Amino acid sequence: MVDLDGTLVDTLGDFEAALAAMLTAIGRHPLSRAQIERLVGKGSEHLIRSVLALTAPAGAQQDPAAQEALTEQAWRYYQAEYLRINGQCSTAYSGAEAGLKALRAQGLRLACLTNKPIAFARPLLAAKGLEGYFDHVFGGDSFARKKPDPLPLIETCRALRSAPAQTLMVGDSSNDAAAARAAGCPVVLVTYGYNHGEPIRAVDADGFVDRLDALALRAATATPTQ
Ligand SMILES: O=C(O)COP(=O)(O)O
Ligand SMILES: [Mg+2]
Repeated sequence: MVDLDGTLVDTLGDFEAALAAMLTAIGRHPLSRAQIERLVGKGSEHLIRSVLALTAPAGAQQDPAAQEALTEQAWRYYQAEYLRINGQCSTAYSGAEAGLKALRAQGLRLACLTNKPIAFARPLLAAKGLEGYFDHVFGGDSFARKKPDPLPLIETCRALRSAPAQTLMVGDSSNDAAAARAAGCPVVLVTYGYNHGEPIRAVDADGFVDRLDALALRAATATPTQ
């Protein structure tokens, strides 16, 4: 199971562009990439709510109904813009496609499991030429709950016909690692992604790789344990 944002594709540029368009449309200032990086990985609803809270005018008090209406409006602007620019300001990480290719060549079944809405995830994978490596693609709205809940991983294992203890999660954040631990899956983290502004090597994981093709190499040379 391979995460998408921060693991396969560096999508910060897409987030930055779509959020800037949305914020401008509602009369607020855009955020920097560094600010956005801390907020990515917990799905679009979390992102929009966090961005609205961060950019709220100082001292502004809004009643809950007005706040919900603004969130709804912001989501519509953001969704339209994200779908329009999806993939244009993002790049697959070096070693990502080679890693997927090598894992497939080893006969492994692969699923992409992201918190990104499925309507954003599929076109992005297609635009980067990565869709064909996956038996399944699941988004943050494919199941009732998102990572760090274990449910999406358990359901993905079921789709892959693979026991959780035999199914590796590859991600870039504590969100992925917590979901994997809770689901009983081993987890390897890439060191180059987004981890909510925290150092990645401090996260409880079974291993770390600097490139996805390094993971494939390790899988190929690993000796079975008793
Ligand atoms: O939060 C998102 O939109 C995507 O996050 P993920 O691909 O790292 O799960
Ligand atoms: Mg990620």
